[in-house]
Amino acid sequence: MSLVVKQLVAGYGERTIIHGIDLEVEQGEVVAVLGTNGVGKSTLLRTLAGLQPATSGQIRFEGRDITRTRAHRRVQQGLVLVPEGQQSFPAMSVFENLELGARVRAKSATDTTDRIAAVIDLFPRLGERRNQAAGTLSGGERQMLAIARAMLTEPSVLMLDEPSQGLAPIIIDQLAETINEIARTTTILVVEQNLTIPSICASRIVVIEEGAISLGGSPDAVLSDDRVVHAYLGI
Ligand SMILES: Nc1ncnc2c1ncn2[C@@H]1O[C@H](COP(=O)(O)OP(=O)(O)OP(=O)(O)O)[C@@H](O)[C@H]1O
Repeated sequence: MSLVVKQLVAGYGERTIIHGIDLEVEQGEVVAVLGTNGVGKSTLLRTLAGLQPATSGQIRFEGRDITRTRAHRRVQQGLVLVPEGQQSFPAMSVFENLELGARVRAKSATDTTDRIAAVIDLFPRLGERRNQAAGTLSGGERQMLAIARAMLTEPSVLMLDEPSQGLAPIIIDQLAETINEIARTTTILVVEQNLTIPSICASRIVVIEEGAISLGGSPDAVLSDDRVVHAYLGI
């Protein structure tokens, strides 16, 4: 099992947002966590990434208890988050942003140049834009750059926080294809409030409501559940 989350509780000050989540992600799976605005999806991923502390519960990654492991160590161990909002260094070129991403895992067996070449294969558009300032990329290209930078750290589990946010439907479809390509080698945990990526990419979907998992199963089962149809398609 790649990632095992047991009775995870997390929040801000007195306010508990995640109320005892149990979640297991097996190697090779693409697990989508579906939830509407403000249910705690980002809080869950940020807690798994170590960017905020767990109040209680346990996070195990590849057999190790990482509940109290610092964020940068989790990245070095292969648990990597692409946060919401596609952050990159706007004044630096696409290539310079990729070089910075590659340095995070300095002790990688693969040479920086080879790793950059491999991600450019995955995202050819970034190769075409290599000298362009990251701040001038389109929303879809910025999301690709953020994912490409994460891939340079050679994650074994890649966590994506609402990658489709703010993107046009056709770009979301392209992104979904890229996620499927990445999933051939990398385990993925993706949170979304939009059904497109979960329906195209997920091997399993769990639904989070008010900081707890309310439903889970195969994409066919979850996406045809009346509660999901009602909450996400409004019918
Ligand atoms: N730094 C913070 N301090 C206090 N409260 C916060 C903080 N970050 C988020 N919250 C609150 O925690 C709740 C869950 O937020 P979170 O961002 O995890 O939800 P989400 O499911 O990712 O939402 P969205 O889909 O809108 O991004 C919200 O009510 C939010 O206002």
